[in-house]
Amino acid sequence: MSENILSLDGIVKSHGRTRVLRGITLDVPRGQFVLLMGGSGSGKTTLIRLVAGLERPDAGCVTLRGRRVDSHADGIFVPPERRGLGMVFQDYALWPHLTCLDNIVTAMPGRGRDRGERARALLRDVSMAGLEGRYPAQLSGGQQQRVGLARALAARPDLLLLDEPLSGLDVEVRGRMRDQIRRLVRETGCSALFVTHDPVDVWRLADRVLMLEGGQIVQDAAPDGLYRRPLSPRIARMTGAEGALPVMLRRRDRQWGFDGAGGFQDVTPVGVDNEGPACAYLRPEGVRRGARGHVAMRMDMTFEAGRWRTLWHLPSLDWSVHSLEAESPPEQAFLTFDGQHLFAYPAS
Ligand SMILES: Nc1ncnc2c1ncn2[C@@H]1O[C@H](COP(=O)(O)OP(=O)(O)OP(=O)(O)O)[C@@H](O)[C@H]1O
Repeated sequence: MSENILSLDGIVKSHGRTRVLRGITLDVPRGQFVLLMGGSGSGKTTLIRLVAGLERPDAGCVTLRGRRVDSHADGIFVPPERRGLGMVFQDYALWPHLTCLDNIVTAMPGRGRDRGERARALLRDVSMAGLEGRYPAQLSGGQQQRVGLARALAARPDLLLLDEPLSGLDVEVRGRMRDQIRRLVRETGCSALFVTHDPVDVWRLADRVLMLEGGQIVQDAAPDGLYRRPLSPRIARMTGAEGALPVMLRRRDRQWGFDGAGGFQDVTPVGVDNEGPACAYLRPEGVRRGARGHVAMRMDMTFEAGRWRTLWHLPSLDWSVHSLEAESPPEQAFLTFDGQHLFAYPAS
């Protein structure tokens, strides 16, 4: 069933003279985990606040579960508390006069006797067992965030809005929370709209990633699609590519590439229509050592998760690239590039 939990249609929003969102249209089906990413100031928080009803668009329409909740044209506005959403925002504070447990119990709908037990189970899920009786002021920032997540889930929402809920947590807790969020969202069958800057979230959380740039969604793809064909240099960098190498692109037969010391180097062109100047970005996993190719000097190497991440300088291209090596590499080598990991964008 392709029922949409959320639909945005032509959302436009300015803050003062800054045009933040320039016509956002999208559908989120039930049960989908959607990441909202983009540079600082690209409008991620603004968009999620519009869905929550904490801000209003200048134009366009917000629809939840098939019902319009914000439309200037029709004079409709449903306030945040009547939208049935779970929210985990950085500034969405807990009730200071209630214990952890009561913060969660009060968020639960109905009056069932089992509310206390369900609240305890939720606190266990976010690794807060034993701290049920504490007040928010007696908790660290990360612990408060975890209670905030449990509270958001307590209402059994079918759409969860999360604005950087893992930022500020130490790496270990962040990893654990990430897994718990994914599991809890899966188990409850709700959809999630999750704002983040962290590329790790793409691989560990997302069914789908929306990339905001210049007030628009420049890419809307599953994580593997984002990896195979990043539609902008920023997205290429987010998926591990490094740049930018200025190249003169040309077409040979049906293949795009550029001429270098090692011969014709094929690339994956993105948004390129004509031969001429372009900018290339390369991922370490596309760098190979061999018997021929670009002469490269080893500049540095670090041991990372079982491999040597090695920095090379290539005098013929006046470019430095990283490779991933199973064994400690020699000081000098020949390198070739796999065109599937080498993306060329129009020179800006
Ligand atoms: N209440 C406001 N008044 C004026 N300008 C605002 C307001 N809220 C946001 N802005 C501006 O709107 C733009 C988008 O802000 P927003 O917080 O949505 O971006 P973001 O993508 O979430 O950024 P970050 O990743 O840094 O949190 C920024 O230029 C910001 O300065």
